[in-house]
Amino acid sequence: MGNGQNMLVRFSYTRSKSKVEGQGYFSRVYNSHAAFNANAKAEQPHQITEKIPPAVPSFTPCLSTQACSSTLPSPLIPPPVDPPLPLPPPPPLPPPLPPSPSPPVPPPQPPPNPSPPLPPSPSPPPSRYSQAMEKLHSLMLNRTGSLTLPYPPIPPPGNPPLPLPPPPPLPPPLPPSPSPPVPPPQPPPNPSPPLPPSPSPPPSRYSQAMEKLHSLMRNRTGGGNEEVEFTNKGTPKISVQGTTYEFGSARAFLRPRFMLIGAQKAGSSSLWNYMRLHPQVLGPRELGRRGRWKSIKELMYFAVISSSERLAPHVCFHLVWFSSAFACAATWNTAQQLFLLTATWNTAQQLFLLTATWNTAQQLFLLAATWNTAQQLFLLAATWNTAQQLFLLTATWNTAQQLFLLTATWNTAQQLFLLAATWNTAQQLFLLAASWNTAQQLFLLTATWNTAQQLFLLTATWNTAQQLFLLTATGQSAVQPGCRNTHCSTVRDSVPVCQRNGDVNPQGYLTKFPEVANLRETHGDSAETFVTGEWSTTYLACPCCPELIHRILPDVRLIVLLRDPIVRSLSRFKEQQAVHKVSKEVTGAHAALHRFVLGHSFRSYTKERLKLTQSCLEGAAALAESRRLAKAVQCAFDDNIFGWSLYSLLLRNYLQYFPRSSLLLLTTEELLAAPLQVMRKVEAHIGIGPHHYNHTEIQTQFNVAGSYGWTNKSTLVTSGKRPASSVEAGHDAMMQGQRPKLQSFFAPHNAALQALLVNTSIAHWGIIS
Ligand SMILES: Nc1ncnc2c1ncn2[C@@H]1O[C@H](COP(=O)(O)OS(=O)(=O)O)[C@@H](OP(=O)(O)O)[C@H]1O
Repeated sequence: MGNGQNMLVRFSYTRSKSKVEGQGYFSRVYNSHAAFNANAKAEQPHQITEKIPPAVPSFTPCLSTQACSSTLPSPLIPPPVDPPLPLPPPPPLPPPLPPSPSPPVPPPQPPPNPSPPLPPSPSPPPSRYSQAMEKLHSLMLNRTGSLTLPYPPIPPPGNPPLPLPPPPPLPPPLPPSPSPPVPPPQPPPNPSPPLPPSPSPPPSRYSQAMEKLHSLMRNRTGGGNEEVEFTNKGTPKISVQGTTYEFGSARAFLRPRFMLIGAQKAGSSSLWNYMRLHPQVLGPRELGRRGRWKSIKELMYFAVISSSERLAPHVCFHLVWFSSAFACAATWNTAQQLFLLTATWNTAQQLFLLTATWNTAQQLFLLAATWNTAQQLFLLAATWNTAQQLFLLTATWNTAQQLFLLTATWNTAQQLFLLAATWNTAQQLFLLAASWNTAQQLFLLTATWNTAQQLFLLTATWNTAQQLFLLTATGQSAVQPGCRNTHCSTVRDSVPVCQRNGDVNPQGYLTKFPEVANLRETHGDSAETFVTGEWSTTYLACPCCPELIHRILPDVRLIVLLRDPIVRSLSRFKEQQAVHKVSKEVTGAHAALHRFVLGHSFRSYTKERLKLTQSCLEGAAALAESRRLAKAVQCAFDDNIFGWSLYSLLLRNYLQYFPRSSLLLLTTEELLAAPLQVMRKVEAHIGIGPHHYNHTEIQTQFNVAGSYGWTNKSTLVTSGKRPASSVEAGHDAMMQGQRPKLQSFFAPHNAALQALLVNTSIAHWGIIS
């Protein structure tokens, strides 16, 4: 794979021919034929049954398959928080330097052997630096087997991150340069002294090359607010251990900033429609039959596959990763491919650090595909000599700064070298580890370079690395023969597993959102002002969605609309009854579900179902604390009439992954009484400016009882202001005297919810303190 070539993008994956249907997913009532058909399509036999394991909470380094002790810090490489910075002036081109002491991973080559010999020094006499390195390497080569640390572990760096250097102005664009490729800068002859800053242009070959790279990147993706996906353009294919990769080029998609996650039947389709009136808000979309984009109303990308048959996370882990190409990678080429597949800053940075030669770095620059990433990478190397050293040693920009403080004493750096069996291993491990203590642990765990590299290549995120370590350290096989056909055995009573409708990879999700290049084409620079997100009311009740969403979008802003739980339950009950009557197409799992409510009045349903849910919750309460919430959320999920109104439980499930500040909690009553006020809260929460809404538009109610979207597409929008429904007013005949019973059922949950609400009283819903 040559310099600057855009590569592979999409991997194929094992598709499960069997489909497990679950109540939670199928209990959704579709709001339009279109939505129904779209989902029906998504449920065809080719649906992928990927299982995502929950994150392994702690890391247990094991020297054998025996018990493990210490704990690794959780994700070690935080995404960069620095705002996009203007490009600093290019660093001065380093003068020709003595040869690299250890160029670890030559780009297109397979990784070196466990103990790679030192590269021959082409230009004697060796510098002090290379002499020192030589000595270190020989020390390391002589080192054998078990490790005795000659010095105490270096504590993790405690220094606060240094501020980035003040951003200098962007140099004026240069005409396309015919200049030859940038010569690979060499490691410094001496660890300490940085080169003095070059007084002024004329632009060096280096800066011309950089400019060219930047313009390439700008054309590819540009600004900051995006994730990258690489699409198949039908060009050459390669096969890695039976998995076919296709080459393509990069496409960037707006990264979803918000999610309106429910509650179901609380008026969220109205809120979504109001949000879409804001000119900065863009929703998900898909390509229609005639090649035209059409917007997707309710995406419902994440869902539970089964509520009755659950899968053990560590067993499913195999299925998740080993049905994908990630599991099969072991070469540098594959690393590039993984980079393209992963397309997140963390991974980019790790790979960048993994590469450690300038040529490779350039390739990665070209591959990095976002302007921000380029800038960050560039800033990582802000002082060039130091950068070259740190470049080899660090794992994050913050760590780089901290390490700089540490390694300002070169002795410390030497210690790092001494610890390692080979330079490559040291570097890899260190980069993998991102904290010194962890590096030591990892070092102790890994016996060979191959193992280390494979683990790295197998992983795409640090969490996964930890999981893989855990697997391998506990004697489970990390790589299955052929990387295919692993099966998930079912284990009762473990955690439910989420299925992502559609593609198996997060990029599949991202492709549902607007493409940055298209926005640039139509909106120029103002493309940067758009935000995107989605509305799926099933997410709130879905037990495994918070974890999965958090993995893909840890900073997403969540919006939840809450309605009196009894009123919501009745609204859902009515809708579920009606859907069966209107749609002959409802078959299989759907039909059974809807038939169940069809055979009941609200009163008889309450009598039968409430007991079940109540005793399920009591069973959950009797469990050990660690399992209590998961079980209670499962009880709620299994009852989509009453259970999906147990907001406090459902929200606590999200709060395990997201901070309270990520959640905007609104009520249906607020939406009815003061829609503009609600919209202001929403705008502030997702970080967009106030829009001048048309009052009629934000008083229009969607999806009101009796005119559900699926009865007739044209009745999707119900115009006109409607007073609070008769149910809200407490007069609905269908209630059949059930309110007191239901009120006492919901009261403790309402009380728990009240504690989460700021400045909003729900006392009138009924609360027992
Ligand atoms: N603006 C506003 N204010 C108050 N109430 C509203 C509003 N918009 C919709 N509604 C009522 O919300 C119910 C539909 O909820 P959803 O759109 O969330 O339903 S769904 O989950 O998408 O199927 C449905 O409730 P019922 O009529 O009781 O069934 C709608 O009437």
